[in-house]
Amino acid sequence: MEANNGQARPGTTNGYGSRGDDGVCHDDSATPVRANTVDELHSLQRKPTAALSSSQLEERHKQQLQSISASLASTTCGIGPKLVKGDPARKKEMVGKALPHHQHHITVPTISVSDSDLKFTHVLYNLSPSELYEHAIKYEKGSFITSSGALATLSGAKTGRSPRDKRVVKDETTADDLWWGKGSPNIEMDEHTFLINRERAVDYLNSLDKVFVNDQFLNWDPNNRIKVRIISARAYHSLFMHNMCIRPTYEELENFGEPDFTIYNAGQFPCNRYTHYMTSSTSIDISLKRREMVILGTQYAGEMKKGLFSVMHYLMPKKQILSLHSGCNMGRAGDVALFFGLSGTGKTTLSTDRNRILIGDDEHCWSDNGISNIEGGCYAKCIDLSQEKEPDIWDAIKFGTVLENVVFDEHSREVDYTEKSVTENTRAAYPIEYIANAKIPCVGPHPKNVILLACDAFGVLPPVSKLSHAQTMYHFISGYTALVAGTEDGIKEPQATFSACFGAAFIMLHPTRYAAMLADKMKKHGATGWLVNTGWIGGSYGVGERISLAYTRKIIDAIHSGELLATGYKRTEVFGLDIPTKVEGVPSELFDPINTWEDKDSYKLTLFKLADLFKRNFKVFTNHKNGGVSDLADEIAAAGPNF
Ligand SMILES: Nc1ncnc2c1ncn2[C@@H]1O[C@H](COP(=O)(O)OP(=O)(O)O)[C@@H](O)[C@H]1O
Ligand SMILES: C=C(OP(=O)(O)O)C(=O)O
Ligand SMILES: [Ca+2]
Ligand SMILES: [Mn+2]
Repeated sequence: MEANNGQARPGTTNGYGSRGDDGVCHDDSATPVRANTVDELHSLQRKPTAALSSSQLEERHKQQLQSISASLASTTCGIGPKLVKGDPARKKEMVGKALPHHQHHITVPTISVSDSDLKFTHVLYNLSPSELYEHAIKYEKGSFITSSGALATLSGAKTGRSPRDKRVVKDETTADDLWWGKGSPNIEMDEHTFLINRERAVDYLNSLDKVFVNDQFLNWDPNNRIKVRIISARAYHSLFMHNMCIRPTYEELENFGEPDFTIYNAGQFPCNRYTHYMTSSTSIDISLKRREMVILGTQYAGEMKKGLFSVMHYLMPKKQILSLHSGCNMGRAGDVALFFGLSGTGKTTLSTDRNRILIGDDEHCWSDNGISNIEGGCYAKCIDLSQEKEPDIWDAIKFGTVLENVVFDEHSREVDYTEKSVTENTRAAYPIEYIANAKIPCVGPHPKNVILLACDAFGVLPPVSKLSHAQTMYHFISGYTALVAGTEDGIKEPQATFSACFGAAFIMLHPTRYAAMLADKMKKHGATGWLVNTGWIGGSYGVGERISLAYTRKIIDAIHSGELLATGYKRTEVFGLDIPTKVEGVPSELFDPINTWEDKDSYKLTLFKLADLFKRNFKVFTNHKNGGVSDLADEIAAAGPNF
């Protein structure tokens, strides 16, 4: 209200607050927030999530804590640590302040000694991405929020898998069942040594004042779902597995019960080099009998993902379900394609396709019901990632996504995906629903096309070949590819390698066991096999160049559409591969590698060199009879290179 000549009269307001005789504004007109202190205001901000009444909730929490305590129990004394739920930092905030009436007074257990018998460990149970962001930003140096909202993290000294430090317990349950010896990824350990490392990991985790616990699932096929529990010491690990495993609903969590498999991730803590079987201060140990995995001396989150994959490679075949290191997508007409390949060959890139529905990017099961994704998320390489080349993966890098070892602008926090100064194996881990055309639940009918991806560093394999049934088995068992830089410790440039089933690092049984199941399923469901080279053309690595992704996508489109089944073929020398004469949008001269090599003699030499490598590698399989492929063995061996 206007006072005379615009001046507010004492004690009145002119819309800008009242002015006293001293002319100073004494604005107390707005109603104050309903809190008497700042602390009280803060306590109003977050309300309990309880969908249940407090007594039900308390009962459920108690059961969960008992189960988690049992998981963290040393095998020597059988009882587990004293646990309390919630963030220790928050407990300190709550103590001694006037609590709002609706909150019980929480007695904060004093964490006075590191002795795990006397102290409490705080359990941060299935936290949300927001809560995990806050823990990472607050406590984990090297954690930042990027301009697109993703959480950038560092995995420490290890930025790739450490296959040489992986151990599997050889005991009465695994001695005869698993693939051991030459070529096998399974390096043995005895149970006692497993327990020594388990004790070390459990002692480390129990010495902390908080641990993260994720109770989640693997395998979207409801009839063959596995319950997993991941106990870790880093918010980054908890968020990574939140994204990569299947996220339970509130009700599923309520009835979760006991896990089928448990991971103890004490990655920041080294193993004891004096311990038997150790090859470094890193050890990733799996006991199938105890259904436990221990991680010491590496913080690379991919170890958890791949460790669980190995477990599925053991559990699923026991149920006549074929576990596969493959991407998978489905056309609008319901045609399912599998993309097998070792790390960096293109499973994630090629299964993520704007014109198709994504079922999964890396790990699947093929059962009598069809295909199901094992995981709840995708783990994409993001070196040289661009919005133009891979728009869907680009768009998936947003709030909730974990970015491993990327480099970003210190001010704008914009990520430079070309940067390799930390590692070339930079990664993005995101929930599968971050991909617009993801199929939820991640299940589909039986595959129509089985595409084997080889990143050929020699540059002599055709960009695409249609395979006979026997050739499909031959190349599946051979698993030829080039390990690209960074994926595994010590790989600095593409290295020609043979990785059985396109994922030998993870399989538990002899490759011919998986090949026998694949042969059977492909025959039963009329699937066609293809070999696609996503590697070099026009010369080997260093001379030629990697085939453009655009051309590979055109080739894959032609496989999906059936165009490639209808086109003409010619057979190549040595490998005897059927190569198409044309594909829409791809220069025809590319299909026969000899056309793209300047020096034809050098091409022939290199072709024979690779063929010889194939022959030498396959020898280890021809004299292997169990696994049910013995009748196929001769036919398969004959499907390799002839020279
Ligand atoms: N012709 C190509 N086909 C597939 N991927 C390619 C091609 N050329 C380059 N790439 C790159 O190779 C990498 C493949 O990584 P990714 O799909 O994550 O492999 P995987 O899932 O098999 O580990 C991506 O960075 C992709 O951009
Ligand atoms: C993380 C991995 O998966 P990929 O590289 O196949 O995506 C890996 O193989 O280590
Ligand atoms: Ca991948
Ligand atoms: Mn993989």
